[in-house]
Amino acid sequence: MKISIIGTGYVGLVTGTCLAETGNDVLCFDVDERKVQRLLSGDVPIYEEGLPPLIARNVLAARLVFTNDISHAVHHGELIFIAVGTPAGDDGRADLQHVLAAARDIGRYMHDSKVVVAKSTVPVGTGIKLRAVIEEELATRRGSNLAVGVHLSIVSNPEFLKQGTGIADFMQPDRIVLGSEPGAAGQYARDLMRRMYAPFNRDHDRTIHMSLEAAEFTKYAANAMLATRISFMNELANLAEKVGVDIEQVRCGLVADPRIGNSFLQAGAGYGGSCFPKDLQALVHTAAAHGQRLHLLEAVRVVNDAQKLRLVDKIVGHFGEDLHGRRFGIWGLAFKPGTDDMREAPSRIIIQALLMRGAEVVAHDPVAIDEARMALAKDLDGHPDQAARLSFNGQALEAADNCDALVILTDWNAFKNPDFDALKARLREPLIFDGRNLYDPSIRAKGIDYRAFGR
Ligand SMILES: NC(=O)c1ccc[n+]([C@@H]2O[C@H](COP(=O)([O-])OP(=O)(O)OC[C@H]3O[C@@H](n4cnc5c(N)ncnc54)[C@H](O)[C@@H]3O)[C@@H](O)[C@H]2O)c1
Ligand SMILES: O=c1ccn([C@@H]2O[C@H](COP(=O)(O)OP(=O)(O)O[C@H]3O[C@H](CO)[C@@H](O)[C@H](O)[C@H]3O)[C@@H](O)[C@H]2O)c(=O)[nH]1
Repeated sequence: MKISIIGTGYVGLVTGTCLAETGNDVLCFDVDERKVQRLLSGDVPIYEEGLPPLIARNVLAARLVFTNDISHAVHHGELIFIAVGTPAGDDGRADLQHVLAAARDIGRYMHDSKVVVAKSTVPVGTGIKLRAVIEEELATRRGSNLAVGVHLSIVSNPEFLKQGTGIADFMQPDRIVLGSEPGAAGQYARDLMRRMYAPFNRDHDRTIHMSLEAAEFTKYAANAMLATRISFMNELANLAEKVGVDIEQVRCGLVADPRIGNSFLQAGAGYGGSCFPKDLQALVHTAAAHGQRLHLLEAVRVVNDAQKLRLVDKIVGHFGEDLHGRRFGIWGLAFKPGTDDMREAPSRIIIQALLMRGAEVVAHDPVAIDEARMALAKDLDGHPDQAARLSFNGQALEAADNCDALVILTDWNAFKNPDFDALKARLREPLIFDGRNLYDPSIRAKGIDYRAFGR
């Protein structure tokens, strides 16, 4: 099938590549010309595990093509996916400017029938807005007869992939949520989407059909539920610590109940990333616009904001408020393993809090150092004294050299089984603050002062 993707970020690039991999003829467009140039020259602008070879294979097979020509992209696809960003606006609402700009471009250049699929996470009612914007553009061209016989269908097909495991999540989806319009437009779109998703549904059909609005809502509901589980567990971990209970033992006891399940109950330094924080805010904003408060989700956010600083509280509890002359090694900068994404990464808040108190910080991450350097340069703009006390080291053990403590902020596999003797030899004090609960507390028997969450 001929498919166009508008937006080649994490979602657009993974979606386009995986759809090319399943035999479609995919054309990807982005407004960021430098990004398109990098893709055309064989470079992959984001770090997503397994993505570069998959892109290379499909580019070689001419099933995956990149363009900075929007009219070409709109002409190409019978299905056009919108996968552009929907960041939080100043008041927390989802900023739809990129999604609506993409819709306007589609209306401006389409001259045959199209199914337009919203992959971006968008609030209830956006599908209707997309239709209105595209029709408005089409109407302005009616005079020139360009739009005669053109049919339009809008679909909401939210994406549930997680960064770091994006390819596997896309290729083996738990479910495919498909919101469509009533009537013939909806039927046409459902048939096309069924054909496109056939390779993903071979053993059983994972598609869940619903209204456009229900699909839009389902995406926010899923992220809100997952974020709630994390904040729930973080609050319990804080209590467990006070009453002398190991939260990991409690977690094992909890997850054995199939009604609870075993995912997204890992306590730590809080959730980050480009989705949970902004999507919770957007849902709270939608509720407010309808005169309702989402007390539970507001609390989820409050707990998470506080959780990012809990590790700093622990460090200050040990060394005191003034950290001048103290040096900390950081393992892990990305908001989660498997990605170089620094959006809303807890490491940014924690590093700034340490620098603000006078500490020196040596930061390490297996892949995110370049992104972290840029993100923290922005965060520390106007604080050259603090920026001067931050450095990066590509070697994990070297980052711990001569440090008063090691601070772990991302659960990369490479950090899970270190040589504790070598680490002890490098550190000024054998002290680890673990923001991801990576180790068994029995490492204390090796003479390591191990501080984790709820253990
Ligand atoms: N990152 C994830 O894990 C994830 C997962 C599921 C859903 N989502 C949702 O998918 C959407 C995209 O997220 P992302 O992380 O891929 O964003 P991203 O910021 O990585 O990429 C967005 C891309 O869209 C491009 N863009 C912006 N306006 C454009 C326009 N008018 N035309 C063409 N390109 C344009 C940008 O240049 C950028 O390359 C968001 O709504 C997000 O909430 C993200
Ligand atoms: O038990 C857990 C699980 C995750 N996290 C943290 O939560 C954040 C988000 O992690 P994850 O959900 O794995 O990554 P994302 O790529 O942000 O994926 C989420 O957001 C995407 C964008 O909407 C959705 O598509 C995914 O389904 C949803 O999991 C990270 O900071 C993790 O460290 C925890 O603290 N504890």
